[in-house]
Amino acid sequence: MTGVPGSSTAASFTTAMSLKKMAKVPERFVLPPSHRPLIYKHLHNYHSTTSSLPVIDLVPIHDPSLRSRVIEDICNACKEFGFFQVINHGVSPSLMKDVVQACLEFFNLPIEEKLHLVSEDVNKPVRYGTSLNHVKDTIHFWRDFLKHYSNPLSKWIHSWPSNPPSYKEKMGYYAKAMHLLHIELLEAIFESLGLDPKYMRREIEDGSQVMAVNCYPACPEPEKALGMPPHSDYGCITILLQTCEGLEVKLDKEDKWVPVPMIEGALLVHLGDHMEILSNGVYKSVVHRVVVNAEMERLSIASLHSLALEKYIGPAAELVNEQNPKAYKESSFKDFLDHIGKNDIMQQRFIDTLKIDNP
Ligand SMILES: O=C(O)CCC(=O)C(=O)O
Ligand SMILES: [Fe+2]
Repeated sequence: MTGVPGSSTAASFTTAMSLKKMAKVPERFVLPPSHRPLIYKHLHNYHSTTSSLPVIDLVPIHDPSLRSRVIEDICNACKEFGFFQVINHGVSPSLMKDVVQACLEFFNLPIEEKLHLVSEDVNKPVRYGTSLNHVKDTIHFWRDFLKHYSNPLSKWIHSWPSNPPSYKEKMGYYAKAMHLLHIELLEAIFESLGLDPKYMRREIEDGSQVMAVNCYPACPEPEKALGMPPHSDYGCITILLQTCEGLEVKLDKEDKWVPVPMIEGALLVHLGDHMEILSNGVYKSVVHRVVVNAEMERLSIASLHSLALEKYIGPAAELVNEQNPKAYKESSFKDFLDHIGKNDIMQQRFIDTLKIDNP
């Protein structure tokens, strides 16, 4: 193993800035041909492919006479895609702009300032990883990231980066806004499953929130590398902000990758493995990946919401019956962290280890 984070010196790390100047992708990022992304923009049907992804306006959800229509749209989006975008979600555009700015300032700091946060320990409450970081000695991905625990804020905010000086304040407001929005979205998703909207309310309020901030530098040969490999998120839902296109979702029915269009001000909602388990498979977690581009740096801020670390989640009793026997074993966020600590995420999704074979 070379370049193990923590044992490396500053000189052995590549910054986003120096990656930008490269004419070719270094060998360690080059994917085997079967794993390389198709750059859909070259295809004539690019627009028709992307426009089929659902966009949900959240304004009518607060109107009792219109709410059921939105719930139905959410139900269809969850069943068909495990993914949707939301607009008019109530999070202020200036807050979104400010948090993106603070994150960009963090990634643009000199590498020495970020190195003390580097770790491969997935249990660390704050972790920075660079593009030289590797997944189990296999393939490198074209991104830097910063991850930290965010709920409850009072417990974690002190451990977040102190540079740039505005980071804690801006990210603090944003993380709080995501926590509130996720409760509102879960209420709607539970309602769409026929469950009480307040289902597991206490556990959800006390749940775990991880912010994953991803920075993908412009890449000289985007067709040879990926920013993030195919995966599903482990929690109940993820709310994601993107600064430009790059995310692709996998449509199981057609076995193809669909680029998620950039809608100014929208937030993206992914169903995670815990929602697949809780719904007893009525909804599926969405498999997604990130492609990179040659023109510009991309930033995404993912707010990942699950139950607390040690709490177990299983199929809702209301959704298990003779026709729909229990299809998943109970599991916790901690089980997931143990799984990714020991396995190559490219090889097996955590959810696959939890399925029960019913005759
Ligand atoms: O950058 C993106 O659009 C996706 C990020 C993501 O999938 C994740 O952080 O789990
Ligand atoms: Fe993800």
